[in-house]
Amino acid sequence: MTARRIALVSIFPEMFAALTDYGISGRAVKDGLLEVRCWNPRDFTSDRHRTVDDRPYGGGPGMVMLAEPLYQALGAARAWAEEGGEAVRSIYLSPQGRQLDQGGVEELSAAGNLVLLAGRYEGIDERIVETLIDEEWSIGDYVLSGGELAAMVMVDAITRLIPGALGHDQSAVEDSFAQGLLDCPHYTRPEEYRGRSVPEVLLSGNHEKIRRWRLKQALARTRQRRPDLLERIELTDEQGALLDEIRHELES
Ligand SMILES: Nc1nonc1C(=O)NCc1ccc(Cl)cc1
Repeated sequence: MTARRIALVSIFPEMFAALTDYGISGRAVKDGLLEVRCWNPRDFTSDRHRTVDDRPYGGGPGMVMLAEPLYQALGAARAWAEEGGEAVRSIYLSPQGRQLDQGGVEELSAAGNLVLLAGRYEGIDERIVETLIDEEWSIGDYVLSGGELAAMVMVDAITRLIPGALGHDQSAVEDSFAQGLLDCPHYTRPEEYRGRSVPEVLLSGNHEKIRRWRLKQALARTRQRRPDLLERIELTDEQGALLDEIRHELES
């Protein structure tokens, strides 16, 4: 299986060590499942000060990223991502983009290689978005100081879906979220901690009972905290029955 390539364009390439040097994504890189490489627009400037920004036409605060360094950096990044004839999608991270959720992560995980553009300053020259960016994505309705953290959130979530990236014992973590539900509570040793004990069922060794308990907990939490998520999913018969139990218990 050829490694998934994700190219990044950013003036702070060192930030991406958080992806390549740690955790699941670090392991995926080490195992050759994922290749991550960054192109810095500063390396594509021709002036002494390696200028990547300039003042905005129309006035106003802050600076705008110049088109030419971005054009060249994006070109180099795309060439790498396209090597071997792979399909490539170029993405610009910004609050103006499509909001990322697990469904979007699954879509992007099934797409080809990616080029992610992480901007800084007040924005990038719009002519780059119009000509070189395929899709604009947002990780949420808040304003960050740059696109790097958003790009890393996207890459982390995508990497978890690469076959082999999660050890076999971790894929279970995806269960409830894969079902569109919030996660159930988790416990580990000691059995008694500062006077609080672990739910008996989890000590029972009865795996079917444990599975149902966890599913019921996930449903109860989702109903309580994110009823909107319940609207979106097609409930299985078992989930429907457990939700009925939850409603009855809340009435009594
Ligand atoms: N929310 C978000 N989801 O994705 N990205 C964001 C975000 O706030 N980016 C900040 C940002 C984006 C582009 C530029 Cl040029 C400068 C700053």
